[in-house]
Amino acid sequence: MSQSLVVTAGESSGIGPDVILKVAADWGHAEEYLAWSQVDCSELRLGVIADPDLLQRRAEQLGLEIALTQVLPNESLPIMQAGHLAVIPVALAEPERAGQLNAANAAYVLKTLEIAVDGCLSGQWQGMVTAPVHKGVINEAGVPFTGHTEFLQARTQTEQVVMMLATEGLRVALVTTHLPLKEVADAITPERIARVSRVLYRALERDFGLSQPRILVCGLNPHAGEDGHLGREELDVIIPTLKALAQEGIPLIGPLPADTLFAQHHLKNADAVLAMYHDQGLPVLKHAGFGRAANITLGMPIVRTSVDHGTALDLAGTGNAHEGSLWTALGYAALMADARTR
Ligand SMILES: NC(=O)c1ccc[n+]([C@@H]2O[C@H](COP(=O)([O-])OP(=O)(O)OC[C@H]3O[C@@H](n4cnc5c(N)ncnc54)[C@H](O)[C@@H]3O)[C@@H](O)[C@H]2O)c1
Ligand SMILES: N[C@H](C(=O)O)[C@H](O)COP(=O)(O)O
Repeated sequence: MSQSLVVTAGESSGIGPDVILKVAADWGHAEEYLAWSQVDCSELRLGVIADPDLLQRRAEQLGLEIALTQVLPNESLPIMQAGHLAVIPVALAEPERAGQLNAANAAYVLKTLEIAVDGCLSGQWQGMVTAPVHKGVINEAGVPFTGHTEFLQARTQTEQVVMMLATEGLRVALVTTHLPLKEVADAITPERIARVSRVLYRALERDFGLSQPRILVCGLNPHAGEDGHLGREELDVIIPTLKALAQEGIPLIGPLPADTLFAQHHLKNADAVLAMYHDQGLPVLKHAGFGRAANITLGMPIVRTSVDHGTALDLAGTGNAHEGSLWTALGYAALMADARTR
């Protein structure tokens, strides 16, 4: 079946528009870049939710010739072709300047996300791919915002979503996401670990076609607590929860000391790692595959993937932003959309 995917262009002063335009310019190589995902690129329908004037200005800045066609949300998206881009238009409040944040445009960024979620929920599109937003500037505009993951959870009314980043040979999911470090230990509850583990296990089966996925679980404390001498969360919370999960048919492996869990002899037998917090898991993943990884929100009724990088304001409009992660995110979105419609 031919899939329709939408890409949100993210923070207007960041590199989201740049990487989208670069992918459009290079679409002639899509089959090569997406070969790993087995996506049929000749059938893929793609649209970008953004201000068309912003894309036009950034294309000129980058010296790219991209023909932009406006499409309304209820119209079908064209099959993607090199040098062309279908745009579902949303107007900026003020013209952007590459590299310079402007809180006046925060509502625009959120509007692009709302349109994407609603179109995916209605079945108009089979998945959404997000370019990076700037969490800080959205908060400065007066809207509490910790990330796409939490925003999408609320908008889709999903009880538990899971952030998982994936690159070749490694998938890392998180028990907690965008939390200050000092709040992490209290958030590692049996209920949260159990909910996240169930979502992760089922998503690996449903969206990635893995039967009985093997998931390694990190401890929270150094050396997984050293039998309680370096913290008790493993003994009091994590181990009993993993035992209960095994009883319900979700066997996970751990908790293992996070420093050595990521050694190859462990990873070669694993389908995914479950880390307790953001900077326990993601630095390893980004070290292994920054620029070739995607961020995937599991557990929602819609497919959502994202680039693995942020707004990189220093690179916006320079032509130096690498678009590799957007290719990866597109590949995962198409692959998951396929798995769900098969
Ligand atoms: N998916 C998302 O929406 C997302 C993801 C990560 C960070 N962010 C947000 O982005 C903002 C900036 O975050 P940050 O500075 O921690 O991370 P960043 O990814 O924007 O930048 C980190 C470093 O990587 C470089 N870099 C990033 N993307 C690149 C690319 N495509 N090609 C080449 N180099 C690249 C940057 O120049 C910088 O040196 C923050 O507000 C953060 O919350 C958003
Ligand atoms: N934690 C993500 C990362 O480091 O790549 C990033 O902040 C984006 O998260 P959202 O998809 O929730 O915006």
